[in-house]
Amino acid sequence: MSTAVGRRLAAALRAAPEQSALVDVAASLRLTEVARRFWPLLRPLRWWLALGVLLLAAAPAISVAEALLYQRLVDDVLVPAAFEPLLALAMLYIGLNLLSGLVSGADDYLATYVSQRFLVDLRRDVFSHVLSLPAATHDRRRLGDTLTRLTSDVAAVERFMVSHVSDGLGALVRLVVLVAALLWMQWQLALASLVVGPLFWWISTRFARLTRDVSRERRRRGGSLGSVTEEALANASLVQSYGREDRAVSSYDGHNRAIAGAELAASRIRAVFLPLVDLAELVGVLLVVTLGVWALATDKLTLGGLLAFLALLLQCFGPVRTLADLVPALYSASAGVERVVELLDEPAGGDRPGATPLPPGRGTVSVRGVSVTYPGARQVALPDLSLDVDAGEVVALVGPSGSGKTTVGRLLTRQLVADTGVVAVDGHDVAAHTAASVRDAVTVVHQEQLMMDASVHDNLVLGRPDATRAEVRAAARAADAHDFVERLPSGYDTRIGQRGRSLSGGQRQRLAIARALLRPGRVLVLDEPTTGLDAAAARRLMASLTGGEQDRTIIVLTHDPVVLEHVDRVVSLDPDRTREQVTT
Ligand SMILES: Nc1ncnc2c1ncn2[C@@H]1O[C@H](COP(=O)(O)OP(=O)(O)OP(=O)(O)O)[C@@H](O)[C@H]1O
Repeated sequence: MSTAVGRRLAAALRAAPEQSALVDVAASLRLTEVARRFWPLLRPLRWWLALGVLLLAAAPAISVAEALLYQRLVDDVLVPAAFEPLLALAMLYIGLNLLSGLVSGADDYLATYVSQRFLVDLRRDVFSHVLSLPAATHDRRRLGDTLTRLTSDVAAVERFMVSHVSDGLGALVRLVVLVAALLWMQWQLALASLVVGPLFWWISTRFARLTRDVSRERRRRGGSLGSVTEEALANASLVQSYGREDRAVSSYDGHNRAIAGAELAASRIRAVFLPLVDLAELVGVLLVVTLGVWALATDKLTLGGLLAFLALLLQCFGPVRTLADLVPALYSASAGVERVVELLDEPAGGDRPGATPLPPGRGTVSVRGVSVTYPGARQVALPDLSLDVDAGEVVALVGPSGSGKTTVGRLLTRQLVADTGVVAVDGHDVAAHTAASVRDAVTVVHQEQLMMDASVHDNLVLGRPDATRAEVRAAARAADAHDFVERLPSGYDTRIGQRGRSLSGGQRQRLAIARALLRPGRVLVLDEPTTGLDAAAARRLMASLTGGEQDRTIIVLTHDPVVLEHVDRVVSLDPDRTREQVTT
């Protein structure tokens, strides 16, 4: 083949490049690295795998017995046209058939059992890892792409570690048994037919890398499609009100076309690959038929023996194909595996080794020389903050947009760890204690009113599932939410839709505060608590939150002057203004 033709063929076998908004390519990994990485999940299932391989060995043994029966059928029944041995042979055939059905059923069930258990464990591990990622990582990653990694790419890990490996092992065992039988039947003929083996191998390794490139592209485009879809649907009203439907559809369409392009490229690869494999098979069969004539002529085989030999030989091609396809299949799955590994390699915001629960206390907060820069950001998000809040004090943290108020909330709940300085609750550095215990002590009401698609009641008890109905109502009253909840069609049992969209912003806000009040924490951080409320409602809410009975420390991150009327102290994050001022 000339190099120009070779280049053109190579280009035809690649997926089409182009398009913006693509997710990054995950780093490539060696197959052995991948295997080592996921082996711990497969280890507990290794005996089931071994049993599967035993069953796989039984299947070709049955095939050999069937071929021998076939030989008897030709030589003892068909050639002499004799009826007598037929009944016994037929009974044996039926028996073998039943046994074969039993073995393949058991093998199929076992394979599904192992792969599903592996998948369940893997999905749980990846999902819990994603949930443990720090807030800044979630901000940076594209949700749709992460979802694709959690679903189809995780399935690729299963194929790589279980399905392909057990298929490959099965094929190998089958091939060994069949080849041993062929050698036993007529060794010269068997050796001649083995010549095509290396040909199969050569063809498959040639195509393995092409398959991987196309699979990588396919998976990357799948991730990009997921993020474009998620972004457009999550922001459907923005897309509609700004007339961006055509743009969104065209971007969606572009990624879809690219997926189709990758599928077509894979199909072109198969179109070249499979006929070559067929050709190799044909060469093997023709070789055996030619030599078979010689074996018949020299009485080395009977006609029944030759036919049985050919029947077994044809059965060898299945496992040989599986083995030849194994390397391309592993490469193809590894494209998905790389994307899962990249996700798993994101550092989790877990606890330090030896972290202990935060000891009990009354709720003092101390921030000492803390500064934060988000990963990849050019600017410092929070430069050198120091702040002391007494137990039970109500402090407002004010500052212009982007001055770091939300970042302070993230630091206090350990969703973020400071680059320098110490954040302490009741004198204990939060970084040295478990995140769960810090979050039990410090409750945050986020600026984006985050709601689940569940009833009002279920949303309120999210942080304290054992709360009684009376406690739920008391918290709702304190957050000025009870009256509007009572007016909803099913009161506290009303479902509020995805992200609570069937409620107004101000209603969601009050529910978010009620939910936080139900938590037993000693420090409450409210990020812009009066968003969406009119001045009267904001006053009512603040009066209720800071009124006589409350004994928590409250830190309010806000712009709202109404809030400032209700706090003990105001601390400014604006470097150009006085740092601190006492209001009461
Ligand atoms: N995940 C992130 N990655 C990079 N930079 C971030 C991230 N989150 C926030 N920032 C930056 O950190 C700075 C502080 O952000 P923060 O959200 O804490 O401000 P804020 O005072 O709460 O603002 P606002 O009043 O508008 O809510 C901003 O400059 C912002 O651009």
